[in-house]
Amino acid sequence: MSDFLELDRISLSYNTPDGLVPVVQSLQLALNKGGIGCLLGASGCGKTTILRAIAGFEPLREGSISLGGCCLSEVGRQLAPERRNVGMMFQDYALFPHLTVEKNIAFGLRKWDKARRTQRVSELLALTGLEGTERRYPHELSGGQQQRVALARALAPEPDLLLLDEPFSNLDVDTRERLAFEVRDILKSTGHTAMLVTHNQAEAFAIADRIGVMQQGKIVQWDTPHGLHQHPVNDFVADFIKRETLMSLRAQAYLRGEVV
Ligand SMILES: Nc1ncnc2c1ncn2[C@@H]1O[C@H](COP(=O)(O)OP(=O)(O)OP(=O)(O)O)[C@@H](O)[C@H]1O
Repeated sequence: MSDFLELDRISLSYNTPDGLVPVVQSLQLALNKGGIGCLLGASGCGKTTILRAIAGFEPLREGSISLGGCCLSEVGRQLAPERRNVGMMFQDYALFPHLTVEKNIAFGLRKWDKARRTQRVSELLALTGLEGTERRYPHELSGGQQQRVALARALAPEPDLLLLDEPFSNLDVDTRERLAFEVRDILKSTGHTAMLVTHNQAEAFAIADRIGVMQQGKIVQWDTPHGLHQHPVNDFVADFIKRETLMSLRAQAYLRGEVV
């Protein structure tokens, strides 16, 4: 299968009062259509900056980003965020508090005709297990349910790519692990391509097909969970991957028949 999302030697910097500060250096990765990728690394290593560049909010200093063979960003030229067909989901869900669940989900479908919109919202309520909550407001839902509404809203307009920035970090540990598996199931059932960032390896291993372990703006290893676990390229990756956490999550995934 050919690569769908390609980051080709991208470099990113921020303009600060002290001058140009490099954040990401010559980073390269590729993800197949329908694949779930994850950038895993400590706070400040540049994960969110990369997601923002894919979404079109940060200009590239070097390299290019393409999706489905179309160039989204290159030096000096970038497609506007709203023309990328890229969906985003954030850690705080960013739900509209004054809108019901169904209106939150339908938010990106305002240009669709009413019958199609109603049909799409019903599909997403079923997909995310939210039937029965459509008339509730976000504050009347659990954290896990709010996270599912955010996922349904992000998937509603059929994005070519879904970006998830620390989507589970506001949830307690048990809910976080369960939902990571659930989100994987949902994305696999719809065939969406997704890129997640997290500093939590349990989450990364629960959800991703490919994980990039990051260190100071670079990917040290971009590999399958199995590859990272069995063949870490250096001590940094080996230390980063906490085997006990990994083993328990992998065991659960094996039991569910989800991970090879
Ligand atoms: N707008 C900005 N201006 C200047 N520096 C910034 C800006 N945004 C982020 N940075 C810096 O860039 C670096 C990378 O930040 P980024 O948010 O991408 O990291 P991260 O890996 O996502 O961290 P976290 O896990 O804490 O969210 C950090 O040193 C951060 O302080």
